[in-house]
Formats: sequence, structure tokens, C-alpha cells
Amino acid sequence: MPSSGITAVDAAAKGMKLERYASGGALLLRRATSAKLVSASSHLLFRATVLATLALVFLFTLHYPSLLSRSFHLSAGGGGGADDGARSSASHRSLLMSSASYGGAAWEKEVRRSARPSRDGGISVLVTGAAGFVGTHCSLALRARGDGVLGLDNFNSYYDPSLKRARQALLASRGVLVLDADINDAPLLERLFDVAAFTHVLHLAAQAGVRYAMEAPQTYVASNVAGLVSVLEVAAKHADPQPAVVWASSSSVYGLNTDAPFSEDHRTDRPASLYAATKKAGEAIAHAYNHIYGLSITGLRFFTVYGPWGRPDMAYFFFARSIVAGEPVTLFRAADGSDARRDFTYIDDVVKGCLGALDTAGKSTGSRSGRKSGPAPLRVYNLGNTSPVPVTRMVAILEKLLGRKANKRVVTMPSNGDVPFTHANVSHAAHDFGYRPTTSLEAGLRHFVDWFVSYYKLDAKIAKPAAADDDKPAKKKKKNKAMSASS
Ligand SMILES: O=C(O)[C@H]1O[C@H](OP(=O)(O)OP(=O)(O)OC[C@H]2O[C@@H](n3ccc(=O)[nH]c3=O)[C@H](O)[C@@H]2O)[C@H](O)[C@@H](O)[C@@H]1O
Repeated sequence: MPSSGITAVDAAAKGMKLERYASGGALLLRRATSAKLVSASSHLLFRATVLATLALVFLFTLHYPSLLSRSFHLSAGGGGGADDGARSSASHRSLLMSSASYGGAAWEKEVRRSARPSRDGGISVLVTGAAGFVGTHCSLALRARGDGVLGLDNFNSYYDPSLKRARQALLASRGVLVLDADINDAPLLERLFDVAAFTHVLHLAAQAGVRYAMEAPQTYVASNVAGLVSVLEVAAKHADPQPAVVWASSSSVYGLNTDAPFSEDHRTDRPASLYAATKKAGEAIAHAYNHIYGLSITGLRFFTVYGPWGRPDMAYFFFARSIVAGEPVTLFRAADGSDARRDFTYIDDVVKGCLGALDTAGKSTGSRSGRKSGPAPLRVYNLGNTSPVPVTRMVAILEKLLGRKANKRVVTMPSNGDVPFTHANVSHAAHDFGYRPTTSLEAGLRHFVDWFVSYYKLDAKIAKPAAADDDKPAKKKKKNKAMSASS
């Protein structure tokens, strides 16, 4: 009988192991409980796991020290406007998405692959703000014609980062890599220039938005001033050879200028917002880097760019949302009672302007040694539509396309940095690289609404007019009782 007094059947039933040993002729029964075995093996497993984790952390820290600090940059920087939770979770996700590959051989290979042109004579462009609105469209267009494109974006939460992620996915499907990285991360920028021979930088990363500058002034300085300097520093002093830089300035630099249409020769010393002031500062900074380091620099003054994959912080975009949701839209009227007007410019026209500017940029003349062989190009161009439209008209077009009336509230323009009108003269861009905007606001907003409805899956909610004629005034439609129509 077993010395324990427990039968084999009982033991089996209780999950015990019975083992028999012959020792000195006596039958010994040794009992070991499953619990003990499990406990012993999990201790071993736990120790092994801890050791392996420590070893991995040690190796990781040795190989990717900059990544650990980058996670701080990403969560501390950014545009703001959304809660910190969203920002830090976006940063955390960014870290996860990039940590596997930053800095290693596989990462370098991917960077080179994305930056390499696929056509003879193609250019290689580092696009900052590549997951932004203009950045996405320019990157796609460059890629489509066989140029190399490597994108950077910090995916901040100034507006919905999931839209930026969707743009990133679209770019990835076309072979364009967009790294989670901040333009103020100078070591990373240097590393990129060591890995890939960029011929051009299309610098579009910025803190955009005129009115938000009153809420978060420091983010404008960090992105539009410090960030620009960071990019120009690397392009001027580290890249070898120096690339040509094309960057996004803004129509807002014309500020309180009253001469119209706005020409590049007009005054730009009266900005109406901090946003405009940082863009104006950028133009002065560009002058200095061109002068000292022989960097070829082109500033593009964009005029209220709109279209598919656009920015949700812009009026046409959030007006569309409000119209669909039946929420009020607030329209600003100039102090003299006139409607505010904008030279709304369609994204495809702007993309042509950006590519034209890249193609005609001309070479930088400086080198790492700090000497320049002669003067380099320094240019600035308006990229507008040349036909300002009242904001009230923009809303009327949206109403027609969405098949719903807006619930309008008209107020006198608050003192928020806005200017009453913009109007571009584009003769310099037309002369130098054949820039000719061709898209009417009606046609452009139709493309936007098509995208908007499909991206946000609004088809069921919106009965779009079958074939609205863009250029004729809206026909009277049956009033949908569910829609509010006060003005
Ligand atoms: O052209 C530019 O340089 C600038 O264009 C836009 O700035 P903005 O023209 O002010 O564009 P929106 O914010 O979309 O405003 C468009 C118009 O709608 C008006 N608006 C805006 C918001 C609102 O609630 N109500 C309203 O009537 C504004 O006064 C303005 O006349 C961009 O937001 C800037 O980043 C860009 O640099």
C-alpha cells in the first residue's frame, strides 16, 4: 500500500503524480504534486523571461538611444488643440510603429528605396509634413512621375491624426515611406542625409491655421521658426551636396496690404496674425540662409488651399461637417459689412505649382566647408487661383453639393488674425514655371464633397443632386423638412 495512505485512483483523481522507485529492495513511492511542478517550471520561465527582457532592453538602448528621446519629443511637441491623452497615445503608437526599424540596416534600406527615383533624371525629394494635406498630394504626384520621395511627419493632434494615418497608408500603398519624425530632430535629419542623396527638400511641415495662433502661440514658433531653421541648418551645413529647398510660406504674409491683386512685390511687413508673422519670419530666415550658405530656396505663398484629403480645421471642411450634422456655421463679415473673400485654390493646381517650383529650383552653391561658389537662387511665388470668392458663396456651393441648407449665423469678423480678402497675382509663377490654375471653386468643391462623403461613409445620409450644373445658379430644390434653413 502506498505509505501516504492515498490510493492510486485517489491520487490520479486529485491530479497527483505517483512514481515508484526501487531502492534497497523497498518500494518507495514518491509523490510530487502538479502544483509544485508548475510552480518550479514557472519560476524558471519567469527568470528566463526577465533575463531575456533585460538583455533586449540593454541591446536596444545601445543601438537606438535617440529613439528613446524621440518618444519624448513626440509627446511634448505637436500642434495641440486636442487633449493630451490623444497626443500621447498617438506618440506611443508612433514609437511602436517606428521602433522596430529606426536606424538599422533594414531601416536604411527602406529609406533608400523610398528616396530612389524610378525614372532616368528623376529627383529625390525629402518631403516634410508628408502626411499633411499638401504633402500627401505632392508626394503622390512626385511618385507617380517616377521621382524618389521620403516623407516625414510628426502626426501631431492639431487635427484628427487618424486622417494623417490614412494618408500615410495611401502613400505606403504607392511605395512612399513616411517616417514618424519631427523636423526639430536634427540628428535624425542628418542621418537621413547620410543615408540618401536628396536633391530637393519640399518643406511643408508647419503649424497651420490663422486663428489657432491666438490659442497656442508657442507651437507656431516651434514649428514655423525653429523647425524651419532646423531643416535649413541640415540642408546648408550637413547635406553634401546641398539640396534645393522649396517650402510653404503663406498668402497671409500680405496681412493688411490693400493693393490687389497681391503681388510678390507688395509690402509684407504688416502681418495680421502670429501665424502670418512666423511665415514672414520664415521668408527672412530663408534670405539669410541663401545669402550665407548659398542654399537655393523657393518660398511658395499658398492661398487657402482646399480639396480631397483636406484639413479638417479649415472652414470649407468644417462647414461641410456642420451642414451635414445640422449644426450652425458662423460666417465672418468684414467690418465694412462686406463678405469676407478668399482666393480659394484647388489642391491639384497647387501641386502643379509645387512640382514646377521643384523642377526649376536651380542648384545650391554652398558646401559643407561653409564656402559658396556664387549666388544661389532665392525665389518667392504666389500660388493662388486669381479669382476671390465670397465665403458666403463657398457655403452656397456646399449646400448645393450636400443637398442641405446651412444653419448660418453671420457675425462681424472678430479680431482674430483674419484678413477680409485675399487675391493672388500669379504672373511670376506663370512666367517661371507655367503655373496656371484651372479649377473653379464649384468644380473643386465637388471633388472635395465626393471624397468627404465617401471617406466618412455619409452616402446614406446625403442625397446628392444628380447632375448639378456647376456654373449655373442653384436650382430650387424640394425642401427637405429634416434640414434647418435659417440664416
Ligand atoms: O492662404 C493662406 O495662406 C492660409 O489659408 C488658410 O487660412 P484661411 O484663408 O483663413 O482659411 P480658413 O480658415 O479656411 O478660412 C476661410 C475663410 O472662412 C472664414 N471663416 C472661417 C471660420 C469661420 O468659422 N467662419 C468664417 O467665416 C475666414 O474668415 C476666411 O475668410 C489656412 O488655414 C492657412 O493655413 C493658410 O496659410
